Amino acid sequence: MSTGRPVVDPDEQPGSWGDNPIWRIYRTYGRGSSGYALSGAAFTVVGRLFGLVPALVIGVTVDAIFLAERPYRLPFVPESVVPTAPADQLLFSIGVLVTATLLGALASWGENWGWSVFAQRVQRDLRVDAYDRLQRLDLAYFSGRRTGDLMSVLNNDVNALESFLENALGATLWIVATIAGIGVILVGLNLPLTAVTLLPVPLLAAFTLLFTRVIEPRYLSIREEIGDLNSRLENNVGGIEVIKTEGAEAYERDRVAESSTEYLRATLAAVRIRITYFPGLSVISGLGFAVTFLVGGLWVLGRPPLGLTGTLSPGEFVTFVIYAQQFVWPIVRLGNIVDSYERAKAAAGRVRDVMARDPAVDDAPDAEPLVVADGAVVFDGVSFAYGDEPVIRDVSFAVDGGETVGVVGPTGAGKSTLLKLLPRLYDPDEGAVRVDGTDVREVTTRSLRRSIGYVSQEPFLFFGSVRDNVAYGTFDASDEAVEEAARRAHAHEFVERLPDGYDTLVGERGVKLSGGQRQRLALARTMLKDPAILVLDEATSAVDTETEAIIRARLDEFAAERTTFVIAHRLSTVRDADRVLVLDDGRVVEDGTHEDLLAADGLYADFWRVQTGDIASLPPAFLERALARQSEVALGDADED
Ligand SMILES: Nc1ncnc2c1ncn2[C@@H]1O[C@H](COP(=O)(O)OP(=O)(O)OP(=O)(O)O)[C@@H](O)[C@H]1O
Repeated sequence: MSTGRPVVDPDEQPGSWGDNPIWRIYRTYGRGSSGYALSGAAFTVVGRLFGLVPALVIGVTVDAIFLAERPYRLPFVPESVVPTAPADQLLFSIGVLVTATLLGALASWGENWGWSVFAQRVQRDLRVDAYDRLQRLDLAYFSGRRTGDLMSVLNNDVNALESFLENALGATLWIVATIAGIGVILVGLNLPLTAVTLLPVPLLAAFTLLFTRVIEPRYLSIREEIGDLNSRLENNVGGIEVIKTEGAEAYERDRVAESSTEYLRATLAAVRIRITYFPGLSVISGLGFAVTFLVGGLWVLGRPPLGLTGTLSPGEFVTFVIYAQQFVWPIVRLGNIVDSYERAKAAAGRVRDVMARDPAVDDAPDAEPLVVADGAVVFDGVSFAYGDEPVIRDVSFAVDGGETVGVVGPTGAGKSTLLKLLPRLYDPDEGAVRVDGTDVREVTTRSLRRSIGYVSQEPFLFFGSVRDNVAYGTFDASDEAVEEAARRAHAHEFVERLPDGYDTLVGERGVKLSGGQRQRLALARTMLKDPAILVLDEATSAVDTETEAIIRARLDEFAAERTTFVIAHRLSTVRDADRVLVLDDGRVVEDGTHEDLLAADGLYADFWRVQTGDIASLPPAFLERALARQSEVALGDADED
């Protein structure tokens, strides 16, 4: 199946990502945009060469025009074009300076354009791919993680990488070009003095290495703290209603303050190191500059130190001093690059963690699309646990195509979990789930999920119109089909009364609708999808009994044509089912029609008595069993905390 993924190197399997995630990301996502990077690089070098011209021209001007120590000569400039009169030579120098400045400015434009487009494209491809991989991960991954943390990977971390790619690669080249260009010119002018000028470079490299070692863990903890803070903010905005109804504003303010303080602390720990590093660089390069000044100055005065011989003209000295000064900037920039590299590495590591994870539920390499003929469903010796404690224990049953099966049982018995195994939201630890005799793990998840309509108790609506939400998943549905599905789900009646009908915006997560209205839109969505197998997980629990009766009458028609599972607490919802499975503590304890189960006088019959108000005739053991069960559920919950 095509993932629509951009430029991925086939050798670049995420699991094989090495120690340097930035390099891997660059290789995987940068190749398709390397033309922009190359033009950025070319302009960087050209711009740098133009930047070196002024110091050279000034030195030559001093020696040739002001001191008349040597003839006016510039590299790459034929003698024939240089004027002979000193005043003309001065004008010529100024002309060269202005031209170099203008061309340098043009090159800088090209440099920034190339690198920016490159970085932005990498950022886009990386974000889309990271999102795509994230959404393919199994539900267990998401339940174990906080939304804000994942958002921070997709936003902050991807942005940190972009900023590194946009600035740092160009800057690195800029430094290399500067040092190489200056080095070549200086060596041509005076080799021994060049050695003196370059003296601080190894010292700076050692200092920088030390810095990276110390700062790395601190940047990592900053990225983690940002994730924490985002999670808290995201969670609070999502739960704003509870915060208000519980009057918990002060409590939440303190918790946000706590996370912000942790973030502040982590940031300051890194800032302390960073602000020591930069002045440290300046001191080393400043001292180096002073040494060059001292050695060169004495040399011009005719007293070269350190056993040096030969002469140094004042103009050459000026060129040296200016270039030595120009070393300071690349080196300060080097600091920035190293700093931004360390940040980007921490960010890339987090992006890689998401990308390198294999989904627990994935298509088998030879998976074929599922074609449902009959719609028969078999659970064969199925067991499943979210953690250590099994939630589904050795469940086996077979359902014929077209049957309607009620699934009931006490809260926490595992009803929802059992049916989430059917569309492979999770895979069983033992046993197999089969549709028309084929194990669901052998077919593509896309075809499987297209064949199964799953309506949950708390359906999610996306920000958008009623129409968009009903057509979600069946994106090419016509307006008529959307309306027809809404009629079948008994939603059309209320949608028509909304201010803009099917164009009404439902608000984020559907907050502008009631719980029952949201459920009806979710039902309509599933009816439009027209799946071969239907799972209704408390799908009508939020509507009143009268509305439920209307929906059921319409649903019966829909359900008659397909295999249907109905999870319900209200037993009236399932009494007409072909068959009812009673689940208790992860096991099917009863299986039969409503009448069979009443006659069996077991758990189902007890539930029925509770719901029909016949509590007096409940066996005394029922309440004891119920209490014991509930405390087990409570204990189970506490264990998970
Ligand atoms: N994502 C999850 N991660 C860990 N445990 C879970 C998860 N979802 C459910 N559980 C646990 O699995 C058990 C069964 O839950 P499930 O939702 O399947 O029960 P249920 O019978 O549908 O309950 P209810 O009738 O209350 O909806 C419960 O103990 C629950 O705490």
